[in-house]
Amino acid sequence: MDMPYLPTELAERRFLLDSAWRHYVAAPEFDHFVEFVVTLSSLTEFLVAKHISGLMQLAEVLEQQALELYGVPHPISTDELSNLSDKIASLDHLLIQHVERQEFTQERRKSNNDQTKSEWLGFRSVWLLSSTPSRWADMLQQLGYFGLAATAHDWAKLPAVTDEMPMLLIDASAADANTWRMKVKQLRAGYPTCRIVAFGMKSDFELLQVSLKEGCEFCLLEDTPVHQIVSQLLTLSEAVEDEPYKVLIVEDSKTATKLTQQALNEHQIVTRAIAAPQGVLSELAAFQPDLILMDMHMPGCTGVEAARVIRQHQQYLSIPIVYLSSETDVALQIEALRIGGDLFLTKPFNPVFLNAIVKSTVERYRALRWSMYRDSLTGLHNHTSTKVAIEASMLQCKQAGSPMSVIMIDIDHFKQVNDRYGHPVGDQVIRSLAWLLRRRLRKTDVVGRYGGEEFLLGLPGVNADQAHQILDKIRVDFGRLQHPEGSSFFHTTFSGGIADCKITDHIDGLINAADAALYQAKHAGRNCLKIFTSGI
Ligand SMILES: Nc1nc2c(ncn2[C@@H]2O[C@H](COP(=O)(O)OP(=O)(O)OP(=O)(O)O)[C@@H](O)[C@H]2O)c(=O)[nH]1
Repeated sequence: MDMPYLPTELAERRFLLDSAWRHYVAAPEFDHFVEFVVTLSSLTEFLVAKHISGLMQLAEVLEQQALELYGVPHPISTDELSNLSDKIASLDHLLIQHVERQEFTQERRKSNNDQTKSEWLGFRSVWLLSSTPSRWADMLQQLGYFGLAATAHDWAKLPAVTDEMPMLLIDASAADANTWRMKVKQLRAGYPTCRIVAFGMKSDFELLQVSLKEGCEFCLLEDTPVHQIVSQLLTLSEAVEDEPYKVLIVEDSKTATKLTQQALNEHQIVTRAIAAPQGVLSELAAFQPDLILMDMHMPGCTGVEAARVIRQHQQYLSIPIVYLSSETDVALQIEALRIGGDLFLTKPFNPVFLNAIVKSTVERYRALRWSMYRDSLTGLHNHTSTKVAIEASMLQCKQAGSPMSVIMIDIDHFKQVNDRYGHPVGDQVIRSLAWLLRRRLRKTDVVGRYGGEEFLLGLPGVNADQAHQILDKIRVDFGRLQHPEGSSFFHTTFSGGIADCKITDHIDGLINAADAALYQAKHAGRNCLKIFTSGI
């Protein structure tokens, strides 16, 4: 469901855009222009979803320009036509280059028998551009430690990108607005498809505005600690595997549902639809959407009534609900607003507008959820959200009749790590285990920080013996990791307890079982895994 993209997918979208534009140029009618805008918007969404930031910015600018021509008479003027044609041609050229580079990278990884996830297409090298690179030696070392090849470069002597595209990390400390603008602009022009992140940035409105406008994907402010910069980059490096947006459609009309699904699916938004609002609670639990699109009028229940029922559940208090209403629904709209309703979309809706509303609302919701449900040190699920995510996964496995395992992991003798090397080094060890678990487990696995140096995992589709095999490899590799400490390094290990979900349906019972097995593993000398058996 959340597969990263293949170069062919992008190539196909490029082809569709090119065809849609040719179609409009050959027969410049409004309907063909709408087709072109929808194709362009879909391409932009794709670039956004896959974090292809330079191209994404170009496509966004083009999309804006095209949307402005929505209301004018068609055909558009010859000036506008040739201006758009030029922009499309240069975007097309860059898209072709990008696809070729991705294909090359993929082939090379295949022929090198690369052991990392074959579909992984995020950046693996980081170029630091700073006038004081020695200040950041530590940061580069840490990035390297997490498997990212990080090297310092001179602004004036940047190498050409050969195969894999680096992420450009640019130091904004001591930058004055004008020089900085030029530097960012030049960099963006020279590396149109690379991701650019600035750090050391003053909290200055103009400087931030200029940086974002000229091509930085985002800016880290000057007081951001190194470990946070590192974890931001680590997060970014795997961002191509972000979960797609999920929308639940509650709508009784089959035609309306089909149209909505079509519009959203074209933009990589995953949808699920139900015709009767009475089934919404079980769908919410199983599907875990980011947003609900709710029809106003349905048999036996209005959209507002259904929303009220949903809001009685703590876990769904913040999920955005967008109502699909008609112009005449004023009374219902006011009622919806009174219960803290979210947004209204008036039917018939423009597909580009629907997609933009859904996307921006989900983004805001995800950002809010991130801070509520994530652990700030590791970026993993926090205590509460780990349990919620595992419970949701258990429900899905139960419905599908597939196995699942829950695992509790605890770093061995962690108190000694803190006592010997200090708390910040201890934190770094926690982060490295978090990172390793995230890199090595599947996207569908739940990885959470349950407490201080304790992690709770949920592995759907995997029984206890299989979980043992998977985790044991990670255990061995974790023991081999070198944790930097001054000019030297040290090793540490973890123990784990595994509980098979077949023993009970209750999350607390499973956690207790995994905990009991963990206790056994500690008792058996640590650095090992034990499976819960009723004898424990
Ligand atoms: N650096 C750091 N330490 C933490 C954090 N949370 C908890 N700790 C420390 O983790 C240590 C846990 O120690 P214990 O539970 O006694 O166990 P242990 O030393 O890991 O030994 P065993 O689990 O028996 O192998 C305590 O010293 C806590 O202070 C954190 O976020 N960062």
